[in-house]
Amino acid sequence: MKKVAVLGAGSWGTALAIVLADNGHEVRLWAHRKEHAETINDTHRNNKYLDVDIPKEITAFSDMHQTVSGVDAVVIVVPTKAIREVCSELNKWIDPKTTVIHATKGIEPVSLKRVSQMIEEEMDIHYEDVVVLSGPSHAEEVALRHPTTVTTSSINLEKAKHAQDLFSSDSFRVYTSDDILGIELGGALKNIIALGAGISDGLGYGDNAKAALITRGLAEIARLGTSLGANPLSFLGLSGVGDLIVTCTSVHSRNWRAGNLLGKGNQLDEVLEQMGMVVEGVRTVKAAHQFAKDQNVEMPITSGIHQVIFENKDPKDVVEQLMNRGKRDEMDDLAVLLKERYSE
Ligand SMILES: NC(=O)C1=CN([C@@H]2O[C@H](COP(=O)(O)OP(=O)(O)OC[C@H]3O[C@@H](n4cnc5c(N)ncnc54)[C@H](O)[C@@H]3O)[C@@H](O)[C@H]2O)C=CC1
Ligand SMILES: O=C(CO)COP(=O)(O)O
Repeated sequence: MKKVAVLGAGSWGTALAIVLADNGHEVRLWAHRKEHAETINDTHRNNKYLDVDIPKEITAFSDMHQTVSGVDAVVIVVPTKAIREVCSELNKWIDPKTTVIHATKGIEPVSLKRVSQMIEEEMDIHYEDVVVLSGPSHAEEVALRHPTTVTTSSINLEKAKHAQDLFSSDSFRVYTSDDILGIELGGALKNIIALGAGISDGLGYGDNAKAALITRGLAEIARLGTSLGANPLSFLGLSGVGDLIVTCTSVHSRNWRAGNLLGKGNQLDEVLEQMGMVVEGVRTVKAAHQFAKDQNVEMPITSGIHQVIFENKDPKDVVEQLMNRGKRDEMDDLAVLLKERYSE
């Protein structure tokens, strides 16, 4: 039994805290508002974020020092835009030996940093030692103990294995990987495609369109990812195609739901207000659009979603534009990247 701190009492932080508590660990769940922590301790519920009873083994805190003192591992699960603020506070109190895991899916606009890079910048920790946990895993199903698979990834595989040991259970199967670049990019970029899948469904298009978005979305994610040095095989794994499938097809997905409302003609501001939970794809599409330009990589779906969200383009016109792009061979993407890598 270990002591583990989970920073972020939203839906994913709460679900991960439940997995850890079920495994017998002592879990401290940090909420950034004192009243939120008090409500969780008083009611053992977190109704705004997740409709589930919270085990008594989970105690909520709002004081960072108390939360992390003496813990073996810290799991950071706040939205990307809060990562720097939370990590700079965490850095004041954390013991350097503590394993640092994050489960946040995003890329910072402008700096184009991934979450592990932001953690390194805000804390006294080497990038090689940061672990990401990612994969097809909606909080709503994890909290019900439905079978779920994820990957923990770090350049330091011992750290990834430590995270694997903490989280693995009968209903939560954890694989490891040393390609943190590919695992983080897959988890962050699929949110953009999920927005697109929601927009498509909101416009009234069917399964053919959604399958096209998933498949061609995977191609452009892999194109950008490999241009940055990721292993192309990571995009065929849980944090690639796995997370694309779940986020593009599940009613639980915040990104799909936001896209769906946009496709039905709602304005971005009202959609985000209505959601009340983080929709990471909105900020990530900004970052990916910039990344594609900088890397000189074609990302037509990402560009189309950027046009709908930030350039006020009609989604139907964007679909027409995507359908009428220049003719090309299908196999000039992931298959070629894999062939190049494994042909020798
Ligand atoms: N919800 C899910 O099923 C999954 C979510 N994720 C990822 O986990 C991350 C967190 O997402 P959710 O838990 O869904 O979000 P959420 O919207 O349910 O909760 C976000 C939490 O962060 C807190 N927060 C907001 N701003 C903050 C700040 N400045 N400082 C500290 N805390 C702050 C909120 O109070 C709330 O407790 C995201 O990157 C998301 O993509 C990953 C896998 C599954
Ligand atoms: O990453 C997720 C599932 O793996 C959660 O996606 P949403 O934020 O779209 O709900």
